[in-house]
Amino acid sequence: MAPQLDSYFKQVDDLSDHFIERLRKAVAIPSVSAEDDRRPEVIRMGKFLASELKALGADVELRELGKQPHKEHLDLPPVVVARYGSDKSKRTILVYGHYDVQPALKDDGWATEPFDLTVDDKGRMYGRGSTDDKGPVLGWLNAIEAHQKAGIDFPVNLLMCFEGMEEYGSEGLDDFINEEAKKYFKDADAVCISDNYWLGTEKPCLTYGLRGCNYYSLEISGPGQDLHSGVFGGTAHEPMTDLMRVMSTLVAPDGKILIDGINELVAPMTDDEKSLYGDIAFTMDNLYESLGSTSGIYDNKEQTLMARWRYPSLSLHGVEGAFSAPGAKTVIPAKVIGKFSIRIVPDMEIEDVNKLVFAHVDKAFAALGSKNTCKCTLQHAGKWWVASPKHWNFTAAGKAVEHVWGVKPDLTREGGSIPVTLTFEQATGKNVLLLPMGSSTDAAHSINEKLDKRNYIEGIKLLGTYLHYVAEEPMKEE
Ligand SMILES: C[C@H](N)C(=O)N[C@@H](Cc1c[nH]cn1)C(=O)O
Ligand SMILES: [Zn+2]
Ligand SMILES: [Zn+2]
Repeated sequence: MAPQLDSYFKQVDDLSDHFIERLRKAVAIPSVSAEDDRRPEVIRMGKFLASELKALGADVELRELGKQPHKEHLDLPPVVVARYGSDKSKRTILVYGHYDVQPALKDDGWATEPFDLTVDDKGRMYGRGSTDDKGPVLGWLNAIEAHQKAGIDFPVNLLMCFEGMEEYGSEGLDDFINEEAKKYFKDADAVCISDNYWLGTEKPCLTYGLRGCNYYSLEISGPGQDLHSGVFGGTAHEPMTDLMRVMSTLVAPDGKILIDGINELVAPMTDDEKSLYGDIAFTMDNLYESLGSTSGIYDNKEQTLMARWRYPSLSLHGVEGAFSAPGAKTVIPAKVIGKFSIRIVPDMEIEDVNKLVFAHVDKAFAALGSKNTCKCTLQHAGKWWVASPKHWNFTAAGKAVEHVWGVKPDLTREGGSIPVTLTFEQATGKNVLLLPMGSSTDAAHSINEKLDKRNYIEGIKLLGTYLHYVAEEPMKEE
């Protein structure tokens, strides 16, 4: 395998400018799934991926998912499914990624145009979606192309599933995966997802767990329209005042969730689990570097990792309808919608969390004695996932990391959520591996999101090398 991999690596290096151009084209398509008026761009991005895949000789289909629930005027973006190779003597790996991105505006504080990939002198490639998840998705296409140009046999059959709604709760995808598990995906021997991040900037990892996410809207309304605060201030119950009060009852400044019963749903810590945290290559400086400040809640790595991986967290995200522009508008907003989410962990069930959240919000609002109305709803939800890393899929990935990066990877869990991971595992009955490309400083979801050129290029080598080791692993520990 070594000589083959050497020529594959050389080809990846030779094609690196071309691969960066491919990423530039992808980043230039503002495929923001959460913004209704960007939906045509999300669909355009799906078509771009499909045409790149076709040009590489893959069999590609765009599968429609119908209308978006609760927004029937919007078509859901298509799922791009593709097959590359159908040799019965080879293993088949199913890879998943997403081609939609989080919203981004230059005015949010970006140093560069978010949809214009900008490479600085340190090789940092800034752009929305660079690390989450366009770089990793293109990584699979680039691996195919480098094999072709190096004249090396592709080691496995590759099934691909790329969706366009991940950042909005993967609307419609669960049903699609369940439906296709025994059809389009039937040959899959294992699943690989590249859509999370290293813990630091130097040490690669393989990931076997994710938190889930319950995302809520909290709507408070009263007046028939926005009001002049000089004319009506002090005479009417104000929705923003109520909303701030209710939202402040959800979580304490030290991160403690204040909703009765939530913390009791969490699985107790075992001694075995406790012993895992000390060996992970992660320092408080790694945290401060990725935070961009020293405002961490805990002063030690163990508690920090536990807080990220195995305990729930509640974050307040924003308020729709509130005045947020620069200046000093003296308005009383008539309707405001607070957004918050809870990252859920073993053994928290989505429905149990909902019941506690709704009861808490009702009680907190009732205590205000306001004449406004309050409505709390679940916007979307995804379950947590924890799997066993003792499987040939992880063994192959571990060998590939050692080959490409020269170190054994850490085995990590992830604080973020990729809800379809569990769906793939349950629907196909196959092992799922998370194999990240980007690092902790990539600022996914934030301003100035980036992917380091080194992580992109070595990441392409890693994805290809993983497939070679997959082809060599004996079938065991299913
Ligand atoms: C880890 C992955 N790259 C990611 O960013 N997932 C999102 C998915 C999401 C969106 N709403 C709820 N979950 C995340 O963890 O926020
Ligand atoms: Zn994301
Ligand atoms: Zn992602």
